[in-house]
Parts: sequence; structure tokens; C-alpha cells
Amino acid sequence: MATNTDNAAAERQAALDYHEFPRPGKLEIRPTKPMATGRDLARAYSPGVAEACTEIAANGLDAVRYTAKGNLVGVVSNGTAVLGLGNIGAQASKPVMEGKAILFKKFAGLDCFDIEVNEADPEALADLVCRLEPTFGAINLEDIKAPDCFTVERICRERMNIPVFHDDQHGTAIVVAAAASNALRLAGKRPKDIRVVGLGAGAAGIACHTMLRKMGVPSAAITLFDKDGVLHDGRTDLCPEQMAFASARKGTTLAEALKGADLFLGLSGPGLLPADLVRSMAPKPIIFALANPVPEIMPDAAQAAAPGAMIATGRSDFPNQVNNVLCFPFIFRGALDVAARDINDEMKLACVEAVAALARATTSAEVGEAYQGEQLTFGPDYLIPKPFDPRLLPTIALAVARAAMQTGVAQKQIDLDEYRQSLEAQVFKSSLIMRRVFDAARQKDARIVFAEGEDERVIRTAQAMIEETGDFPILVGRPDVIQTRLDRAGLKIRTDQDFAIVNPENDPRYNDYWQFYHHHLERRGVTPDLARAIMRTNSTAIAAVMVARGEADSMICGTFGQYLWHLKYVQQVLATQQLKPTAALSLTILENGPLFVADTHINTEQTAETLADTVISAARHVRRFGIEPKIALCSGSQFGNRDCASGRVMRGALERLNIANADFVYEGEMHTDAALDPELRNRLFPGNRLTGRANVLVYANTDAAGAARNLLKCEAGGLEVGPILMGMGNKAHIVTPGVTVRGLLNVAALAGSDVSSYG
Ligand SMILES: NC(=O)C1=CN([C@@H]2O[C@H](COP(=O)(O)OP(=O)(O)OC[C@H]3O[C@@H](n4cnc5c(N)ncnc54)[C@H](OP(=O)(O)O)[C@@H]3O)[C@@H](O)[C@H]2O)C=CC1
Ligand SMILES: CC(=O)C(=O)O
Ligand SMILES: [Mg+2]
Repeated sequence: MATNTDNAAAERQAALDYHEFPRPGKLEIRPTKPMATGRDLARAYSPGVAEACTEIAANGLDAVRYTAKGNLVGVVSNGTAVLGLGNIGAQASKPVMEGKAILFKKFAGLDCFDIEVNEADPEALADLVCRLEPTFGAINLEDIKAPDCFTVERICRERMNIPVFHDDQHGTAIVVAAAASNALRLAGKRPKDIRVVGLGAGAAGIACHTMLRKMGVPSAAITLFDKDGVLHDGRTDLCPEQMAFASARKGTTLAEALKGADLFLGLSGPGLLPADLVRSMAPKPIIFALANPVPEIMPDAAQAAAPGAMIATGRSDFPNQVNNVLCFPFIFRGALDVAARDINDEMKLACVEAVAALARATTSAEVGEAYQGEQLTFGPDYLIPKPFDPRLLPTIALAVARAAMQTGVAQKQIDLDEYRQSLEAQVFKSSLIMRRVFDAARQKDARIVFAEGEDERVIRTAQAMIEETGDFPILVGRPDVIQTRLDRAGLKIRTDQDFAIVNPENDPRYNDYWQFYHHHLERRGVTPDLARAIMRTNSTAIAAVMVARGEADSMICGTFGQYLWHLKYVQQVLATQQLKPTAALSLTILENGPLFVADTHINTEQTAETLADTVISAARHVRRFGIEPKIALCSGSQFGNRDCASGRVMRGALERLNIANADFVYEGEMHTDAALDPELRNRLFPGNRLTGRANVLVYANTDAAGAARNLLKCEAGGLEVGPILMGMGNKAHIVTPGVTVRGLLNVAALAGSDVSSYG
């Protein structure tokens, strides 16, 4: 069994590897316009670029029209208070700022430059930031120590005409306020009746306590500490913002203050709250230990000291992650979309209420309907939403944009209904769509057998799967080979405890397996000798037998070899009257949103009947991702203009779907460009039933579908999920040799989620 020290060392190395490989850092810059021809060059740069410059020179607001400014945030730090690591300098803060940049992008589609500045003087730093206004739509100040951060933010807000938001202050305060109001609601306490003790009176601490006061906590009920002890009015080292909290008696100790206190708010440093002090707090206290990366007290220690406590940390590996990531991507999104000049108090309060209400709104009924697989319901372990909650973007950005328009800081008025719809659509443009599947996988303890258990990608997937879905991997392979590869990869999972092995060369179940296989196939030419040989050598057949015998819930194979070879054994062992492979569906997650392609592998040449079945299965599977299918039947023929084989098959399938009254949108036959380009399609056939871009492309043979899939995967920078084997009740999936660990993990998550929602 791996020790805690081993695990910590492996985790540390994994974090460093994440930053170093395959290329250093977490970001790159990509062009959004073509740059392929001399004409592109002439437009993008001299002479064409001058036209855009001239327009902006004449009208400054045109900068958001002709440049990326309107979607660009500057994350600025001088590295003086980096997480809880202290003043480690601007350069060492760069990983945090790059991290924020990718969160802005992934969660809210905002572009971001991280700017680390060697400037300790707050006024000089503010001056520098102000001079960056031409570049950015908004500024996120980050990890600048108190009290300097107050000066920098004040000067920037006064002088700049774009939103400036110090996230450690206001982002943290918003999330703390949301979590605290929900915790108080559960505890049946009112803000005006509670007593609060704060450790850390820096940027985050002062902003959070200011927000608690706005919620109704009396000033006198807040006792605040920093490194030099309690804040009291005899201290001469405090800035005005800290002085506003200096109401305690000189000499008050943390132990004295905590006696009977209802809420502890830690925004200081690691391990600073001793467990014995927690024991003296009011019954079932609220403990927010938010120092990063190590909290003031670990949740298990706090829970042991005060059973029934409601506990939050800033980390993602415990319940209740109170972290400003729940706020900053979305508040900036809302502010930029209405070209707000500022992020004012009303926008911040709208954000508090939106975050808090999201956690409260998650009732069991809604879980089943809209957030399949989510078991999180409002309670002590779910005070605030999770960062990957797809509702955050539409809900918070909308609330912020509305508040900006209502309070007159918005320079642009927008239709809020249309805005909500566009935000919802954005969520599904990213790999966040897989989150839903992972959440569903986490609800079910599935055993998944990997036929090629010796493959290093599979071994790495097993480790990732244990961490991400909690499912149990079974690897078919030789134990010594698997162990050597585990060691080589530095992975710590252990046989029997974390995963199981089936050794084809020597397994006690061998007799049971070959006899099962023989009985199952004795009338299809499989003799006992052949069954013995197959159960010794064919890992796909072994995995299928395990699923058939109920020893595994699902199997994954195909990391090498031919798809149809694997399919033969899957089908032989697992197909029944009800279960038969209908088609293979590939999902590629692209910049423009998800795109599904079928049938990439099963029906080499479709008939009208198999094609109609493929379309119906595809629609069912696409809905499982929370996406409404818009299916295009793609052919060389277009709305009956060519009498070719694929056109005839498509038209036949269309007729069958019409007769079956299919409850989803489908149309055909058409070229692939017409499927993806609504304008072109509407010119060709104005009465067609599709609206917008089709999200499922179905072809008449596997050559065409396979080619479309491979082009998307290789040339369009898409992340593939699948292929998903449809029709087999989620009992088997066959990947292809190019699969990556991330791809395998995605398929494992699909395989490990509830079969009843999957056919
Ligand atoms: N979960 C979240 O979303 C967020 C968490 N944080 C965390 O909060 C902490 C503070 O960040 P920030 O406010 O930006 O930093 P600052 O440097 O502005 O403030 C740090 C505060 O903690 C106090 N402090 C440090 N060590 C001790 C100690 N041993 N005993 C008592 N007080 C101490 C400092 O006191 P003094 O002034 O005397 O040095 C200061 O008041 C960090 O750990 C950070 O990671 C911050 C933002 C968001
Ligand atoms: C989360 C964050 O901003 C911090 O710890 O500084
Ligand atoms: Mg920070």
C-alpha cells in the first residue's frame, strides 16, 4: 500500500509534469483569422490593418469592434501575496496567473494575458496598470498583498474606464458570502445574531468581513487577527481598511475570541487553527478554513473536534470548495458582455445571490431531470455549487449583466433572454459536456474490464478512473508486466486493493471461462480445444466472458488491432435478442461545439433500414450528453438532386423516420457543408427542417463516416470521445489504436455510468 508520503510525492511530481509536458506552461496564443495567402497577409497586416487603426483612431469604441479587446482580460500581479505562499515574487506567481487565464477561457470563453510585474510600490504599479487600458476590456488584479492592493485598486478604479476587480478581495468575498448565507440558513441563525472570528486581515480577509457586515453581521461581533494578534484601536500599523475592524480589546487571544463563536473565517496561512480551539466554539460551528493550498485546519481534524461542524476549504479535494473560481470567470463575462465601465456593489451582490441560490435550487427532483447523475443536494456538504457546475456561466453572467444595466454602468443594452440562451449554448461548446457523464459515472460503482490491460495507456487510465469516477478497473494481462509498467510510470495503484488482474496465462477461473465460452458457442463451431485456446490467448473474448458472467459491468477493448476483429468477439459473447450492435457514434469536441458522426465502424454499407436505426440510436445517445440532436443525413446527393446509391439509401431512411414519427430533428440528404452551414442549406432548400448547425452527421457507409471522424480528430484539433458502441446496452466499447489516455478515460466514464440511461 502506498504511504501518504509516497502519494504526496507522486502528486507533487504529477503537478510539475502537468506544467512541464508536453510543452512548458498552460497557454498559447492562436490566431482567429486565416493567414494562408498573400491576401490574408495584406489584410491582417500592412496595408489592410491600417484601415482598422484609422477607424479606432477616429472612434475609440471601435477597438472592441476591430480587435480582441472586448473579450480580453489582463490578470496582473506583482507576486507579493501568492496564494498562501507569501511574497514569492512576480516570476514565481506566473503559474497562478496562467492558471487563472485558462480558467477564464475554459469556464467563460474569455481570453486573457497574464502580466507579472516587478513593481513593489503600489502607486507605481497602479500607474503601470492604468497605462494598459488600451489593451484590455477588463483588469483582474491578483495576489497583491494588503494594504498595497487597496491602493492599487482604488487608483485604477478612479482612473480607468474599464472594470478593475481585485479578485482576492471581491471574488473571495462574494463566494464566502454565498456560502456563509447558506450555512447560516441551515444552522437556523441570523447574521445579526452571530459572532465571527477571522484569522487573516489581508486582502481577502478585509473584503470578506466587509461583505459579512453588508449581510447584517454587526461590526462589534467580528474579531479579527493578523500575525501581530488581534486588531484593536491602539495599533499603529493598520491601514484604514483594517482599522475599520479594530474593535476588539487589546490583548484578546484567538483562544478567548473563539469561545462560543459561530463562524471562523480563515484567510491566513497553513495549519494556523489548532483543533482544541475549535472545541470551544458554539455547537455545530461554521468553519471556513480558506488558506491555499493548505487550510488553517484540515476538515477531518475540524470535524473530529466539533462534530456536526459545517466546513469549507479553498481546495477541490474536499466538499464545499469556497474558491473565487466560482465567481471571477462569470462576473467578468457578464461585465464585458454589456461593456460595463465598472464592477459595482450591485453587480457583486447579484453574484452572491446567484451563487447561493444555485446551491439551494438543486433539489432531488431537478437532479433527475436536468443534472442527470448529480446527487448533490443543498446541505452541510453542499453549501455552494461545484466549479464545474454548467449552470454557473448562464446564471451568474446573466445576473451580473442585468445588474450592470439596471445601475447604469453598462454601455451596451442587451436582450437578456437572448443572452441567457447564448450563454447556455456556450457551456456545451467545451469539454464541460463530459462533466455530466463523469458525474453520472461517479454515482454508480461499476467494474470495467480492459481487454488490453498491459498497455501503458490502459494502466494510466485505470489510475485516472479510480480518482475521477471511483469505478473499479479489471486489467486482463500478465501481473509482472502490469507491475513493471506501473512502476515505470510511477503509479501507485495496487492490485486487489485498487484494481484486479485477470492473467490469461494462469487464472483460477480459466476452467470456468473456457467452459462458459464453449457452451455459449458450441453450435457455432467452437470446440472445447478451440475454447481453451481462445481463453488463453484472446483477451477481448476473456473480457466479454467476464461481462457475460456478471463479473464485470462493461468492457473496453481495441487499443490495438482491427475494430471488426474485436467486434466479432464482443458480438459472439454478448449479443442477445435485445442487444445487438447498431452503429458506432464518434463525438468530437471542437471549438465550435460538439459534433457527432455515425456510423464510423459497424455497417460498412448502410441500408435504409440500418440507417434509420443508426439515426434513432444516435439521437438517444446524443441526448444523454444533455444535447438536443439536430441530425443531418449526409450524402453526395443533395435533396434528391442525384440518383446515387447513398442518396437512395438516405431517402429510404428519411421515409422510415417520417413514418416512425421520430421525436427529434433530422433532415437529408445533403452535402456535409450544407449540414454545417445554415445559410447555404437555406439557399438550397428553404423549407428544410433543420435550424442552425447540425450537430450529428450520419453517412451511408463507414468509409465516409470514418473519413469525417479522422479529419476532425487529426486536422481540426478536436478531442474525440468514443467511438461509442450503440445498441449493446453499454456492456462493451471498442476504441481505436490512436486512442489517448484522456480518450480512454472518457470512454471509461461512459461505460461506468448508469446503463438504464444508456442503450
Ligand atoms: N479560497 C479562496 O478563494 C481564497 C483564499 N485566499 C487565501 O487567503 C490567504 C490570504 O490571502 P490574501 O488576503 O490575498 O493575502 P494577504 O497577504 O493580503 O493577507 C494575509 C493575511 O494573513 C495574515 N497571516 C499570515 N500569517 C499569519 C499567521 N501566522 N497568524 C496570523 N495571521 C497571519 C497576515 O497577517 P499580517 O498582515 O500581519 O502579515 C495577513 O493579514 C492565502 O492563504 C490565500 O491563499 C485568498 C484569496 C481567495
Ligand atoms: C484562490 C486565490 O485567489 C488565492 O488563494 O489567492
Ligand atoms: Mg489569489
